[in-house]
Amino acid sequence: MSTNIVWHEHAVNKQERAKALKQKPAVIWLTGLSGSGKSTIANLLEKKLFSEQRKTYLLDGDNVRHGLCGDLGFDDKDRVENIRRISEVSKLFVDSGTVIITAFISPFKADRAYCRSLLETGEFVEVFVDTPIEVCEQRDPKGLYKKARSGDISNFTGIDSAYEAPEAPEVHLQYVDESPEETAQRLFDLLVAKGYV
Ligand SMILES: Nc1ncnc2c1ncn2[C@@H]1O[C@H](COP(=O)(O)OS(=O)(=O)O)[C@@H](OP(=O)(O)O)[C@H]1O
Ligand SMILES: Nc1ncnc2c1ncn2[C@@H]1O[C@H](COP(=O)(O)OP(=O)(O)O)[C@@H](O)[C@H]1O
Repeated sequence: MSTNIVWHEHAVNKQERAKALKQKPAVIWLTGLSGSGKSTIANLLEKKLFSEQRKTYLLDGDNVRHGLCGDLGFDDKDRVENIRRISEVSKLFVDSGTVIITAFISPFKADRAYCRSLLETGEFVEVFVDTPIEVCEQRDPKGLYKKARSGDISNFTGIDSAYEAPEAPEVHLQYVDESPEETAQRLFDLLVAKGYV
């Protein structure tokens, strides 16, 4: 890091922004295998939070990889960089007073811990979307498991790239054979009951 970069304290701070928005800012960090339901649940959760007048934003792996992280692939080094960038962006959103939902595989414990380390206690809510790979592969909404099994894709999470499951997530979203709406409602209720939103 260059020593010629100086931090500027700003006139308006996070607490003032949060007060003006009448909410506690937080990162609701969904992690899980491809096809586990992160994007679907995140989208429905945001819709519900927004309907309850929360000021929200949603960052999703596929979308961010069209822009901010369009230069990154899926080897371990690029996945680390992807989550490093999202961690820093998430911190900016929390500093703006926003409730930000992130839906990234984010397979490595160290990277999720890095995001947690940037935030204050209670601002990082790790949600483990614990859908078994058998269910993810059966769903295969983008046909990626089929391509990974046939060798058309390499470094695919759960097949030939690691996924390190969270050991103590704030919310362990166990798999239930139910609709996406029911899963999203279950997550919303858990977040409210635990005081995170
Ligand atoms: N090799 C490989 N491994 C895993 N996923 C792959 C791969 N290639 C493409 N995709 C698609 O990219 C989405 C995962 O991007 P993420 O940014 O969430 O991944 S990571 O957090 O950097 O590991 C992931 O989206 P989701 O299925 O919504 O998780 C895939 O659709
Ligand atoms: N209870 C559920 N929660 C989330 N997704 C579900 C559920 N039941 C079925 N699905 C389906 O599983 C797929 C999950 O895909 P997606 O949300 O893209 O997962 P991810 O973002 O983790 O890759 C979607 O086709 C969704 O309709």
